[in-house]
Amino acid sequence: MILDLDIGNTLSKWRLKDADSSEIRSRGAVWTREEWRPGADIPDLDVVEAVRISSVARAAVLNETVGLLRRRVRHVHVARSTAEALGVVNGYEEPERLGVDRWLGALAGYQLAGGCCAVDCGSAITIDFVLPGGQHLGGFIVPGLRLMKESLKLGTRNVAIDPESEADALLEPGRRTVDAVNHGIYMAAVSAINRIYSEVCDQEGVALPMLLTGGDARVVSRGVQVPHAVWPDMVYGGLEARFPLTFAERAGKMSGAPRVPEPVSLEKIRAGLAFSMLL
Ligand SMILES: Nc1ncnc2c1ncn2[C@@H]1O[C@H](COP(=O)(O)OP(=O)(O)O)[C@@H](O)[C@H]1O
Ligand SMILES: CC(C)(COP(=O)(O)O)[C@@H](O)C(=O)NCCC(=O)O
Ligand SMILES: [K+]
Repeated sequence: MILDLDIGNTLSKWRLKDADSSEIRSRGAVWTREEWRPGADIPDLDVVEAVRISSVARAAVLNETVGLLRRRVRHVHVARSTAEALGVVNGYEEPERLGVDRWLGALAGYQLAGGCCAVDCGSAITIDFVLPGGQHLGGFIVPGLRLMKESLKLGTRNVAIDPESEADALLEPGRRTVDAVNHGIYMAAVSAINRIYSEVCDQEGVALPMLLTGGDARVVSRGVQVPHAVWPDMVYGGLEARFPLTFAERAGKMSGAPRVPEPVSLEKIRAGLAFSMLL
């Protein structure tokens, strides 16, 4: 079995993948907190022959996790942001400073779609761009839905945006604090994504397919006008591409990869941008 770990600022996600059949056997998530103990929170390490890790948590959390795993598992692969990998050139001035979850998302997106816009809606919402030739441009970082809500300190923290709610309903002015907050931060997030996408496609002269991942991807997806696909396992896809272990992975397959969305034409993106500037 292969254990894949995606340690984010809020949640530490894991999944167990069968090395022979490439099937995902189980998955789960635990809060990323100081006393996180992988041995206690994740399933039976005895069946695990390899671990692949993406972590943006504090270095101490990663070091402790890796130390613990190395004692139990033969192969432990820790992903790092590098200047270049799998045909993608990191756009950061200091490539190693790019969050490794963003880097893995960009690698997975590029492997699947070629040039792409990779959006990760987690603790932060990150929007990264890779051009068709593999140049990563860098990206944008916005607070995620939960962080935006917490920053307002209006006692709405534990009322999440209903993932089933219609995006249209979220566009109406709220008539209670909790609705005003939820509708406000939702608009902030989706308008930023829509606008940033259009601006960068316009600047670069290319319409890119958009891929969405992260804990809030499903709810954000409802408000994103640009054609896009939701890919919950996108960061794991980057781990598969970076450290291929199974037959399918060596052939370039990433589990759960969606169909590549067909972007609208550049003319249409530019027309939308021009229209929004008239208002
Ligand atoms: N069951 C859940 N538990 C915690 N957060 C959730 C849950 N469902 C959705 N979320 C949202 O997902 C975000 C965490 O997404 P995730 O992609 O795991 O973030 P990170 O990678 O930063 O840890 C939270 O900030 C919250 O807005
Ligand atoms: C931007 C992030 C905080 C997003 O983390 P997440 O929301 O996935 O927990 C993370 O990718 C990170 O710590 N990045 C380092 C800074 C940077 O990418 O520029
Ligand atoms: K994120």
